[in-house]
Amino acid sequence: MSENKMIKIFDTTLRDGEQSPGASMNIEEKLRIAHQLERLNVDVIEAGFPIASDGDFEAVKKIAQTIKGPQIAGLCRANDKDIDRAWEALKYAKERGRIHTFIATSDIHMKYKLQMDEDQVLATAVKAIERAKRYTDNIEFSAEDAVRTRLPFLERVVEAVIDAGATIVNIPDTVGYTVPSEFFEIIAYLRNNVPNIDKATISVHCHNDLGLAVANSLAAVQAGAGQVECTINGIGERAGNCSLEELVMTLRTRNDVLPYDTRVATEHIYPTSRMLSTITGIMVQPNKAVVGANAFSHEAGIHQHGVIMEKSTYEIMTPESIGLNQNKLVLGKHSGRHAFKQRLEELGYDLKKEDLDKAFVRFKTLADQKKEIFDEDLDAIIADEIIRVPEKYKLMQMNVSSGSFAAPTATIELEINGKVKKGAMIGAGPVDAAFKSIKKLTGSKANLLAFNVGGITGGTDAQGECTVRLEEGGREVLGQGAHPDIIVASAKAYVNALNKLASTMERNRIRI
Ligand SMILES: CC(=O)SCCNC(=O)CCNC(=O)[C@H](O)C(C)(C)COP(=O)(O)OP(=O)(O)OC[C@H]1O[C@@H](n2cnc3c(N)ncnc32)[C@H](O)[C@@H]1OP(=O)(O)O
Ligand SMILES: CC(C)C(=O)C(=O)O
Ligand SMILES: [Mg+2]
Repeated sequence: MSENKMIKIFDTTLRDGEQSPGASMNIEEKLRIAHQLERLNVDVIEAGFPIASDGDFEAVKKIAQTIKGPQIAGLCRANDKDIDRAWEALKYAKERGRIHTFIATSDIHMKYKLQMDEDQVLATAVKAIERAKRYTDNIEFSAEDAVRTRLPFLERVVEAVIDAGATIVNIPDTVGYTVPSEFFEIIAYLRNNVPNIDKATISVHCHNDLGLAVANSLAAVQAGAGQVECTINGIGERAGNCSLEELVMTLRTRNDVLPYDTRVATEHIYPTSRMLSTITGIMVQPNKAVVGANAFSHEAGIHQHGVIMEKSTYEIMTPESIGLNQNKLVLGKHSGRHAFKQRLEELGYDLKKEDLDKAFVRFKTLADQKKEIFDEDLDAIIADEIIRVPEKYKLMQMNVSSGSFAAPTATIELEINGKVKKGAMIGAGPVDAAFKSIKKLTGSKANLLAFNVGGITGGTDAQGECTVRLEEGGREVLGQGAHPDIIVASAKAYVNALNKLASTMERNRIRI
């Protein structure tokens, strides 16, 4: 029997994923995701871009200090200042700390963005590796926009950076432009033509602009790539990155034709996906492969009949294999602390005692209002009670009157920096009145870009989950709020977004 090849999973949710509009996370949020990625057993966690801000530096440092299993990578441009700063944060992970440096190699990027020629880019790349070598042998180099790079030049760069000491060479499809057959050829070409290629692992990093990131990554694996860079839920710059759950579950489900393994503990996939959505407010579409709400639902009679007779008629993988536990304890108002704590732990939330107490009180309040508490309700409780940005503004109380007769009016009481303020406004509808009232009380100049309402679970007693996207001074944030009353959920989401804006402004106040 032939041995399957082991493919390394490099998770960049906390770096490229965080480059998704509105996905910025604070240190605590990044650390929470990092712990979950550790449970998921990825090989490498790219924790951030340390030169980008003091906040990102501290997040990478904290993750390097805390996370024990996976390697910890930090991204840096090909210059001394970025590399030194990256190592300053990564050094706490010792030999597990990976310096990931990059420079663009395509004609279009070199000409318009870097304003450098090929020789200058090659020399800069080699110099960067030499700088990184002062600190570690664990060095990854990325040729940004590799797919649109002239192959002979890409070949020269790859050979030169390996000679200089890079042990992982990443071939990104930065703009999601390639197709599987072409990408296969690029990776195969490098394997067959770069003389020292055996001294490094080939990595790939595919974007999803044409919806091909997973297919391209799989083609690269078949051509000999040993590491795939991906993100949870496929989040990332523009249309996102290769989705971790899709890639890993394809390799697992189709091992008959794809003889490759990963070390990912797939039963943590669903809780990780939910946790990321809860923290960033970026929900996955219902029909999303593997983790979408409908991925294991069967609506049509013929399908339902098939599944009743034998699940594998319409299910190519089991819900349990991704951690969708269907035999879980039912949580409701008669449930106790043990069952509550156990389910939270299964969902990846390892709470301190005081946080568990706070969440439990909120759980009981909700359980009085609705019959059954689902995992999604628990995520919302944790998001609301525990994973909160520092609260400059706090929603204390609100009252709304609306209907088809009287003008919708919202009276809001907020605590702002410890002082209570109260005000009322009329609006086109109750949500509009509530937002106007909050805006007036806080004096915010933020523009409302988007507002969405959804039910977290089914039924009229379900919690409403609202998201509010705000913009101010070029910064965009996404606020979330959950409550059985959707107007209250909307106001909470608006206040949460204002708190995120305030904390982002604070984080970016001192730029390097
Ligand atoms: C494909 C990718 O995903 S790459 C990663 C993208 N991620 C990010 O950019 C997020 C973090 N970035 C940041 O916080 C900021 O862009 C910083 C701190 C890195 C730099 O900020 P600024 O100094 O204000 O520069 P700005 O972002 O406007 O421009 C980028 C500069 O880096 C240069 N540059 C771009 N890539 C590289 C590189 N790989 N190596 C060296 N220099 C580079 C550009 O030519 C430009 O140089 P210039 O200032 O001399 O014109
Ligand atoms: C920095 C590199 C790896 C990147 O994110 C890209 O090219 O898309
Ligand atoms: Mg990228």
